[in-house]
Amino acid sequence: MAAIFNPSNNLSYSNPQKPHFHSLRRAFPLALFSHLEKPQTPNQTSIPDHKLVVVGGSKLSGHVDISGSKNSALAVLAGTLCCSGTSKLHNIPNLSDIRTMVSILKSLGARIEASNGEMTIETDGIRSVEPCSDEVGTIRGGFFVVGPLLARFGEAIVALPGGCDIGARPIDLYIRGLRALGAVVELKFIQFLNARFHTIGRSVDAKHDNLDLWTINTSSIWKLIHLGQAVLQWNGKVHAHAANGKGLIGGRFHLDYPSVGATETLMMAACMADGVTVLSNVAQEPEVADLARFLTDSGAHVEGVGSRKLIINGRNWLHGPEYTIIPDRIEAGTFMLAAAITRSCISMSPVIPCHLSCLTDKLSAVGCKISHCTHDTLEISAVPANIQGFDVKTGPFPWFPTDLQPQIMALLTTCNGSSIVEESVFEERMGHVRELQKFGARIQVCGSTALVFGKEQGSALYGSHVAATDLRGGASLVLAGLAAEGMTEINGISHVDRGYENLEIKLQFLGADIKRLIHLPVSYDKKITLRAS
Ligand SMILES: CC(=O)N[C@H]1[C@@H](OP(=O)(O)OP(=O)(O)OC[C@H]2O[C@@H](n3ccc(=O)[nH]c3=O)[C@H](O)[C@@H]2O)O[C@H](CO)[C@@H](O)[C@@H]1O
Ligand SMILES: C=C(OP(=O)(O)O)C(=O)O
Repeated sequence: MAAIFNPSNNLSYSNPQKPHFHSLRRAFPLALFSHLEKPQTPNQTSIPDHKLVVVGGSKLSGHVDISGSKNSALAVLAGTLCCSGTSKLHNIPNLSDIRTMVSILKSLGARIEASNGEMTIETDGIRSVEPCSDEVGTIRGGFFVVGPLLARFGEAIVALPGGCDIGARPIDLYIRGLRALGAVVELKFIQFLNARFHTIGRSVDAKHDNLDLWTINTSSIWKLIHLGQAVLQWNGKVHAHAANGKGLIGGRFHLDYPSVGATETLMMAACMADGVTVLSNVAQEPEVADLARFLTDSGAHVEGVGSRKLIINGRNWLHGPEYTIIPDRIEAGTFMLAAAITRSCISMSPVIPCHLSCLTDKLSAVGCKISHCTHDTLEISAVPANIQGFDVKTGPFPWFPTDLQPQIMALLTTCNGSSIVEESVFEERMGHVRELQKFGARIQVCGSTALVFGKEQGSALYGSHVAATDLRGGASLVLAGLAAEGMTEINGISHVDRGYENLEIKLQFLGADIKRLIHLPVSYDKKITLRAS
């Protein structure tokens, strides 16, 4: 399959018209909805990959411990680059994304020690402003280091980020925001063109290095690509330096969209810029506030935390503090939905209840009882067998979190009546639908909106062989497996391991019949055998 590259994809902010589905169930026949056609993406780290085997039907009960927030920890780890001395962090979750972030910081020269959720990070020995590209390219949070590196060292060279494959995920706001703080930022591509056949009169070298895609005008290359005879691959890197040759300067920047990562990156940069920075239309997610508190504890001056406007008085010196990461609201929400989908009663801690209001309001409205046993312990009792379906539209905090959309969709397949799930944050976060359909779920997708049919309309979950294609999509398959009749095998668990610490162990503890199997692909088996012989 040819990859057709549009250089504008990575820089332009796209805000396509989202379809409106008011009264959709009644107004449109089913035939108007199309299924997703997006091919499954391969596992990020698939050798060896693990699979989970779940036998559905068990009720859950008991208490589950919630880990530290993945997204907070990633941002705070990037934030330690702003700090001289040693930062001591508590409640760091043991996740593959965090291990990747640690490798990124180590590739810059940071000294890191970790054990049992505690981490010390010492950044005085940083000797590079270019983190390992392979690692940055696998997670979204790795790109956040561009802000602190630029602010502290006046220069940064950072590869384009990875993360879940859930849409375009451009970086235009980061780039424009850093420019507003006095940085010169360029996106450079090391480009590879792999032409497999040379049948249209002019051959193209199998590999071009350092080709500038912004000036490329080689029609034969594009023809090859369109004909499916060439594959264009590119490795993009952001090269940034302070325009005045010294450091960043305070400025004003309005984010067109309240991007979490762009807000965090610009906040870190502004904390060390010379003068005052005003960032407006910023993200209000709890993880952004957590990073702001970490920076404040390091000596930064950030006003407006939790609001749409941040006023940051830059300091040229921050010192590593001791800091505890907030609990992961997405993990807590996933366990609440695990209780709901199995019609069970469980408790969990620590949680910050106001971070979960949107989910608890929805679940309470359909008859689940949610109570706060203590200030940080929440109990959910989802015993009514018949939960009525409801509609969900994702949005930036305080709206419903996109990171719980796949999981709540799994629940809705087991409810009465039909429900509409509208994804408004990411353009292509419906990859789980095709897998949920393999359980027998009846879901129709049109663009970023899904119409989910409940039990009364023939939706019933039966154990199946499925594959996670992204982190939260993978979690939704685990939930469906818990509720399905019979056995489910979920492949692609490396996606889930990016964001859930010991998921199956925590579920086993609650009474679920779930186990992990290490799946060795044939080629891997062979390598082992060869080495052994
Ligand atoms: C590591 C991390 O913290 N990941 C979280 C972070 O991702 P991330 O920070 O990538 O998410 P953003 O808030 O930036 O993305 C939201 C929307 O903004 C768009 N956008 C973003 C940046 C930009 O420069 N231009 C632009 O148009 C994106 O395409 C997307 O449509 O917030 C998301 C939204 O809550 C969560 O789902 C992710 O779990
Ligand atoms: C989308 C997510 O993560 P990331 O931004 O790291 O891809 C997520 O945590 O659901």
